[in-house]
Amino acid sequence: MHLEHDRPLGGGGAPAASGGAGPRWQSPPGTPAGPAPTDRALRVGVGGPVGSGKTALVAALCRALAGRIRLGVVTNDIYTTEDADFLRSAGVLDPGRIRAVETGCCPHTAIRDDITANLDAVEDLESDLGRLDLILVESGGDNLTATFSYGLVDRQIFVIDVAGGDKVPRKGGPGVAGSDLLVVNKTDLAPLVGADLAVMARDAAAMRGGRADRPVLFTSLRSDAGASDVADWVLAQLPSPARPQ
Ligand SMILES: Nc1nc2c(ncn2[C@@H]2O[C@H](COP(=O)(O)OP(=O)(O)OP(=O)(O)O)[C@@H](O)[C@H]2O)c(=O)[nH]1
Repeated sequence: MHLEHDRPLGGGGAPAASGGAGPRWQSPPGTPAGPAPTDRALRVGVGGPVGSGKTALVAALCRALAGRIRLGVVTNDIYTTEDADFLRSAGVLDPGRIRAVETGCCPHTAIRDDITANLDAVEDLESDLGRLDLILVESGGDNLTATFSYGLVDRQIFVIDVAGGDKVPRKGGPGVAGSDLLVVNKTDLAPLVGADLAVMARDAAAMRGGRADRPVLFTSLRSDAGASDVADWVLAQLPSPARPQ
């Protein structure tokens, strides 16, 4: 069993005492992502609340990147293989490049506390397919507290969406504050739910300490083109020999 709490995200795991003036989960200075590995695939976690668009993002990234780099995907669901089945039936990637983990427990447990099944899936992909450039690990849908262990992934993307209202970024949490990339998805729905994207951008930047190495991207994944900025960010994380020109 891997018990991983190796690198804290965001506020380091401890909420501040109530009543303080500042945001509870402001991004701390000085915890940059480690260097990209050169001896194995870069592992990028995609986490976030239920229904925010994680699978839609993984599908769009597969469409954008599959012809350019050697790619594999691991999905997590609690009781089914729904997300892997969706990706396979959508034809975004060779089915043999997609592995499903059925967690049987809270999604965050399988990506943060006991990462054994996910590590096994990642290692199976690499031993079956040979050298890969990138493995996307999609978490099951969870809540604002869900984050990946850096024993499992090298970078993490946290996906929220506008449908919960423009208050979500200022609610903070380790994913909003400390993920390597925050994606605010479903911008096409903003007018329908009265969400102000400028407010979301302002609050997200404040929570993340305004750090240039922790960007925020706004997407609408109604079309694949909506993920192009995220695909560019992912490519920029690869070590330079694996990065397509
Ligand atoms: N309008 C709109 N719908 C979206 C967008 N992205 C995803 N959806 C829809 O939102 C629903 C949930 O998307 P998923 O990609 O399954 O979300 P998820 O985060 O993987 O969901 P879980 O795995 O259940 O947590 C689906 O019906 C998608 O088609 C978007 O940008 N705009």
